[in-house]
Amino acid sequence: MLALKNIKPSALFKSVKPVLCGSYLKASSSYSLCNQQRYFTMLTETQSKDSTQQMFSVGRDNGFLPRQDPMVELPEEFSRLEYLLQRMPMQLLDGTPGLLASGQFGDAVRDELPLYEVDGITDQRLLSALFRDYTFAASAYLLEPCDILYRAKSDYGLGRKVLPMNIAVPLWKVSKKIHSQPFMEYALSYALYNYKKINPLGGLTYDNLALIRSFAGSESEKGFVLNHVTMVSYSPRLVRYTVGALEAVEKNDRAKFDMQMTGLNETYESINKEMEMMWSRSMPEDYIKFRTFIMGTKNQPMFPDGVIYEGVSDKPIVHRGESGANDSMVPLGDNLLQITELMPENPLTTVLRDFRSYRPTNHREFLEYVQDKAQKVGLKEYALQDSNSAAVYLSNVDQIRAFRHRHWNFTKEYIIKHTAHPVATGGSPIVTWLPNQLGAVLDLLNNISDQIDKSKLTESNLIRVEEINRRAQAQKRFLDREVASLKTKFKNQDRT
Ligand code: HEM
Repeated sequence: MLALKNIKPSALFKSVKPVLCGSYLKASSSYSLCNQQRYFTMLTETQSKDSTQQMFSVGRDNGFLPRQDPMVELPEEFSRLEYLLQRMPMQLLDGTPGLLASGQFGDAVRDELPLYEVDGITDQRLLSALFRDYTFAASAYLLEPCDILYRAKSDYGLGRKVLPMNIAVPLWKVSKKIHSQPFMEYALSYALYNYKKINPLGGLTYDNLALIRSFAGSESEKGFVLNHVTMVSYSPRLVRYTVGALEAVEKNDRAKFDMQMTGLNETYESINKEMEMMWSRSMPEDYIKFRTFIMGTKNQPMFPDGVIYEGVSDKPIVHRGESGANDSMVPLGDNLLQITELMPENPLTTVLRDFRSYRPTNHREFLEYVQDKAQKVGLKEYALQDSNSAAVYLSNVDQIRAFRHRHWNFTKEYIIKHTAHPVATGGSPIVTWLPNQLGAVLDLLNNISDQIDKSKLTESNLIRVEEINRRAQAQKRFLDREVASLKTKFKNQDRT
């Protein structure tokens, strides 16, 4: 069972009565959430011994994290792959340079890595570890020349065009088995399946975590990756409050609705506080040194013709790179609070939807379930019918703003200050895409604040609403000016 921070014993789920369609069905280790046509089965236990089911299944105890802690080392039969990956990072654990430092990883792949057979594997924990490890090998192999050139000339040049069959074939097969795209991904590879607990009985706190795989092997890469994990360690609470809020609207239970939304707000506050730790755990000037390896092959100048997966197909393919955009916590808030449907219809929003397909299938299904259900029960409308519920709803939207605002600051400090490359790792245009969503959230805050009848607010809610409104207006003015100025420096910012 995962150790969770500050979780109050939840009466929420226990109080849910099993009702047929329209609400929740209770099974022994899972709940089936039902929305007329759409069902979602959520875990009530992490089933920490069962390796027959997929590792990423949304649950009330594990949230968006895997059900079981990731497998750290591959079994003996894959020892050559394990050995290769242990020698891969620029800097090894003992401080000596690894294969990527001297640009020898590609040769080592060709000389040392057998074409492993994976057809008979059904153990999901092993499949997830193999997926993580083959995607690390694939990205290191494809992007190694870009890294070498970037270190010398601050130019990425071109990546390798062909992924050799000793990586491509098993990667392809494993990805089919776990229903993912055959490329490095946020949850399944780089971030959420890449942590190990130093003390296995301890919690998911930063001091108790280490990385399994890395490209740079630096403290900053560790801090970057593990800060995502510590933030996602709060996701069980997000999942619980989300389900509770939807149920409260459906039952027209306003007291419960306000309670769930308050819990949700506090949880997003904790997540945002944890996010702030990034500044001290990962140095802005170091990000560019490992970022090369998490770039994708879609909408990236390094792969103008895509990549051929040798032994799989002669047709080149492209994939978006690893990105926090594939994390599920903010999309959850977007869908629950019905922000997603208010995003402007433009090519940038199309990219947002595309990002939402790069995640574990079960996460995607849960997000889609929440989006449908929130629309069906009219969560936003329900919140706005009561001024004080509206204030709590507004506070939650403001937490999504706080995330996106801090995140935009990260992007300026960790990326834009250090490189003129116009595209982010996921393939989105660097100075327009994030502001597209931040701008939409700021507009929504201003719009909702105007609709709230202030005379009916409690004193503290009045202060809260006015503060949120003032800040949103100021940030929107500033953001518009900032993006207009940045667009003069970065070209092709409408290309997606
Ligand atoms: C140094 C820290 C970070 C930097 C430089 C950074 C950079 C970026 C960039 C450039 C994008 C644009 C998408 C793309 O990759 O093409 C993005 C998207 C995103 N990242 Fe990060 N990121 C950082 C930390 C985080 C953290 C800690 C999270 C937490 C889960 C996160 C979650 C997200 C989300 C949710 C999006 C989509 C944004 C939206 O929907 O508006 N990022 N990130």
